[in-house]
Amino acid sequence: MKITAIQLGHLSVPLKTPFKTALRTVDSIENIAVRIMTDTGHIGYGEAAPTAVITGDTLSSIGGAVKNYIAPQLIGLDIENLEAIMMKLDKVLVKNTSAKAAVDIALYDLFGQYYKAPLYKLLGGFRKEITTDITISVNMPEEMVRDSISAVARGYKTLKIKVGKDARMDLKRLKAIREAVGENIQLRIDANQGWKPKEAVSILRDIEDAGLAIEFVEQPVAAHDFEGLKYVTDHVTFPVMADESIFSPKDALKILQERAVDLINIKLMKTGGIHQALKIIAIAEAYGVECMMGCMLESKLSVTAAAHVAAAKNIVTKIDLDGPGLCSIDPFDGGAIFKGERILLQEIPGLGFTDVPESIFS
Ligand SMILES: C[C@H](N)C(=O)N[C@@H](CCC(=O)O)C(=O)O
Ligand SMILES: [Mg+2]
Repeated sequence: MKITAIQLGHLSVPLKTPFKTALRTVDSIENIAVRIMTDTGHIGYGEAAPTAVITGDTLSSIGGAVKNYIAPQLIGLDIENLEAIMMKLDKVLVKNTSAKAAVDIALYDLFGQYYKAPLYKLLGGFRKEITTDITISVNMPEEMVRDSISAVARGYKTLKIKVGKDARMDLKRLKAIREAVGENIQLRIDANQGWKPKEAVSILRDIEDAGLAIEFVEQPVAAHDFEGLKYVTDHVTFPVMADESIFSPKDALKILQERAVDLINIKLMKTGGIHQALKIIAIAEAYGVECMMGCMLESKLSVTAAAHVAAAKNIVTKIDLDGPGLCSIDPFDGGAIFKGERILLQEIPGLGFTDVPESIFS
């Protein structure tokens, strides 16, 4: 199964409601779709999300990286030797992790099709169903309460609450939400780098003193501030998770050697795809550190790939794969089935897409 062409498309999907974090506000998904054609007629699909504030990747940088750097190196290579292809993909240019992720995902889709097995089975096959949280955007407390009640009514039992924007409001936000949803709903919080280390400790202690049980806090401080991350981890009782601080296996090694966090959020758009994500999973396993599989604002195309990885691995115990649940429409047939908080992997080879609209690539 040899690669004959790598094609780019534009994926535009309105969100149900604006997505707001301490870093940005977005109304729709405007992503790049990738399809890899082969001499056997098999097609692999992938997707890249241009999350400039986190990865530095933009629509035009992703398009340029795939078209001008990655595609020319990969045409003619055989899917059977996935390792050789991945070495080329890794070396052809540095960073550009979202562009690499889209291509890597499409390659793994083909890899699964070549071996006629669903990807999660080839990667370990630990389970075939996972349960995701849903994100509550950072807004005024009343709006966050309304969104939380609506999410619980739709069956979600874990809410990922965005905080870190106007720190003085964060305690009010969490108190209001906890009061509205009751004790049986799990709350995890994501500050998206919005706090300074001492501020984070003070807010988290206030949250603890108020008796507000939270499962963990994600990325309380700036991505580059590994010391600050450790300071927070050492001074609060809640588990601390690294998100924007960990892109590569080297980042994971450094942070875990320093015991700077308790948990890791792995996203294919940060790692450059599944190949590197598996290395981070192996490192985390060696340190006994549990992982969350997360996503950027992505459609079912790439979130299905993340779901396959998450389902395959025992150490991935937390799931934040709510991208498709935030979208107002699903343009694709096949892939994983997203039913509220439940994500079910299908017994179809590769990622299992049966219909991807041609219009995306024209
Ligand atoms: C969508 C997911 N639940 C999420 O919150 N992902 C990121 C932010 C993604 C973005 O800004 O596009 C995260 O910080 O965990
Ligand atoms: Mg995060």
